Parts: sequence; structure tokens; C-alpha cells
Amino acid sequence: MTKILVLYHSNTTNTQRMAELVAEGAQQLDETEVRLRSIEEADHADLEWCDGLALGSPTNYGCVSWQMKRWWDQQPIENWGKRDGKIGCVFSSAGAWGGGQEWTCMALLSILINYGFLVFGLTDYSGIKFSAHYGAISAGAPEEERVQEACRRLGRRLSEWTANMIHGRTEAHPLNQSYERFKDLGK
Ligand SMILES: Cc1cc2nc3c(=O)[nH]c(=O)nc-3n(C[C@H](O)[C@H](O)[C@H](O)COP(=O)(O)O)c2cc1C
Repeated sequence: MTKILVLYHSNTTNTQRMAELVAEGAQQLDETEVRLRSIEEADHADLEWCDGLALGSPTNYGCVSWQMKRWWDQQPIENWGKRDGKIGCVFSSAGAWGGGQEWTCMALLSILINYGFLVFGLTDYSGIKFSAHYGAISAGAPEEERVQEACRRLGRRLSEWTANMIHGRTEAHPLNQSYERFKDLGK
């Protein structure tokens, strides 16, 4: 069973709604168990449990929220270096397009890389001129179909990479999937 943790902080539910979509996408792959947890609910045992992690934060002043940073800063330091090799990806909601979602994604990726995660982004297009190369992003709540699909695809890809790289499932590799990944590329 591939174990996926979707971990998020959200002040006003926008990132939470993204997290729910990421979890929905992660569940699309068979033999996958998904835990959806806010940072208020999760602790280091959830980090130990998972094979793959999707991490989400609102964009606050172009960076991760202080609550998310605090959660990581308070992880037992003796666990650092003992979680290497898990698969990671990220997502963020800001108030507006261009509000700094990708900066937040980079900050979240930086945390995961430091903690020993192997991280990835999407090459897929989930809409015209719309991708999630550094993670799934939203302006406010994920209302648009292209945003929702990017969240789901991020979660699904997390399950695929995790099943492939951690559990050796060749058929789960993204290049062995039959769904359309680049329908809107070049439009
Ligand atoms: C302290 C604070 C800082 C913020 N900084 C930014 C920002 O840098 N760029 C932006 O576009 N929106 C900013 N916002 C707006 C939030 O990112 C936005 O409302 C987001 O959708 C909130 O997600 P949430 O509902 O998961 O908390 C900020 C909001 C707060 C409370």
C-alpha cells in the first residue's frame, strides 16, 4: 500500500480546499492510502508514516505562513536525516495571480529538500497557458476547473511517483499512464 500524507495550513480554507483536491487526486491510483491532515492535527508520527507528502501553505508576504514554518521548526531534531528518500511536492494559494504562490512553493520545496525529500513538479498542462511546474497554485479558493485539475493531478502524480520509486511499481510510472497530459500545450 502506498501511503500518502497531504499536510496543509490554512487560515480561511482556500489552501484546505486545494488539499482536499490533492487528496482526491492521490486516491485515484489503486492501492493508495491517503491521510489528509492540517498542521493542527498532524505530528511527527504522520511524517514517519508516509511514503509521499504533499505540503500546502497560504502565501503570506510571498512566503510560507509562520504557522507552517513553526510546525517544521518544532519537529524533533533527532528525526532529521532519518526520513530521507520520501517523495514530496507542494501547493499554495495567494490572494491574486502573481501574488507570490511560486515563491511560497519554492520555500516549501526548500523545507522538503532540507529534510531529505525527493521533490518534483508537474510537466502537465491542466488548462490553456496553465501549468503547475513548481507545484499547484491558486488565486483565492480553487474555483476554476484548471486549478482544480492541477491540484488533482499533483496528488495523482505524487501517488504515481511514490508507488514507482518506493514500491517498485513499474506500471505506476507517469509515462505509463493513459490519461491526457498535454491537451492544452501550445494553445
Ligand atoms: C498575513 C497575510 C499575508 C498575505 N500575503 C499575501 C501575499 O504576499 N500575496 C498574496 O497574493 N496574498 C497574500 N495574502 C492573501 C492570502 O494568501 C490568500 O487570502 C490565500 O488565499 C489564503 O489562503 P487560506 O484561505 O488557505 O488561508 C496574505 C494574507 C495574509 C493574512
